[in-house]
Amino acid sequence: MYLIGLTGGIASGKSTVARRLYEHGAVHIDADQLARKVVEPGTPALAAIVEAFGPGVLHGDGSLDRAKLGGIVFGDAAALARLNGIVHPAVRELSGRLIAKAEAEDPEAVVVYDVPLLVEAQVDHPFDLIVVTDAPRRAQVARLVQERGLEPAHAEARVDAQVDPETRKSIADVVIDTGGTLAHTMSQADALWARIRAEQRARG
Ligand SMILES: CC(C)(COP(=O)(O)OP(=O)(O)OC[C@H]1O[C@@H](n2cnc3c(N)ncnc32)[C@H](O)[C@@H]1O)[C@@H](O)C(=O)NCCC(=O)NCCS
Ligand SMILES: Nc1ncnc2c1ncn2[C@@H]1O[C@H](COP(=O)(O)OP(=O)(O)OP(=O)(O)O)[C@@H](O)[C@H]1O
Repeated sequence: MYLIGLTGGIASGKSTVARRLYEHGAVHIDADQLARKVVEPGTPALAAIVEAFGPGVLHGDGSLDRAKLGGIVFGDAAALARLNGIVHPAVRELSGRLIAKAEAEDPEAVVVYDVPLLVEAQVDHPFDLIVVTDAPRRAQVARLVQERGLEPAHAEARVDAQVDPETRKSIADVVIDTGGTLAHTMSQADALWARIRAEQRARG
């Protein structure tokens, strides 16, 4: 297996790069999706969230009201840390199992673990390569406002809830510049795929 840790700020283009690598043949594991799965109704993590934040964070049907919880935690560092302390261990455990499963199914698999908070959540899977997508802050905010309909202040709060780009880039083996055109992002992703394949061949 060849394990890539893919990270980057919110709306920096991680999913866009992950999708391209998937089209080339990589197995894609998405931490955001796992973070949703581990808080589905009936899970221990959801029970712990209700314990911490009260039943007001649930919809009438018992599922998590993500917008409501997001409104509480983004902008309140202590509340966010508390939420992270509940969700991150569950995501770590599930991602570890899925990576092991991918390797068992195909020892030659290229696995892309797409994890927005690789730095913040101290993810310590044994990555062969850490890839960071990097776009200017104004591009991140503009995408959140234009494409996802966030209020500008909320978009800024989400960007600010994450580690600064310099710290993120300091752990990168490869930085993909996602501040330009989509075509420029794609060609960097294609070059990355070619590099990984070459490394795999060299390893034998
Ligand atoms: C607060 C929640 C309910 C808001 O849900 P919502 O659907 O509005 O946003 P979503 O989960 O799609 O996240 C969107 C983006 O926000 C950023 N973000 C999410 N959680 C965090 C966090 N704990 N710290 C900093 N940024 C975060 C990431 O860039 C993420 O890609 C949700 O983000 C959450 O449960 N967060 C804690 C778990 C977590 O860390 N998830 C991220 C992947 S492990
Ligand atoms: N040069 C570029 N590279 C990547 N994405 C771009 C670029 N220009 C514009 N975009 C757009 O920006 C958005 C980036 O969204 P994407 O879901 O890939 O980011 P993300 O980092 O995975 O976000 P999140 O952290 O919220 O999951 C997409 O709608 C994409 O089309």
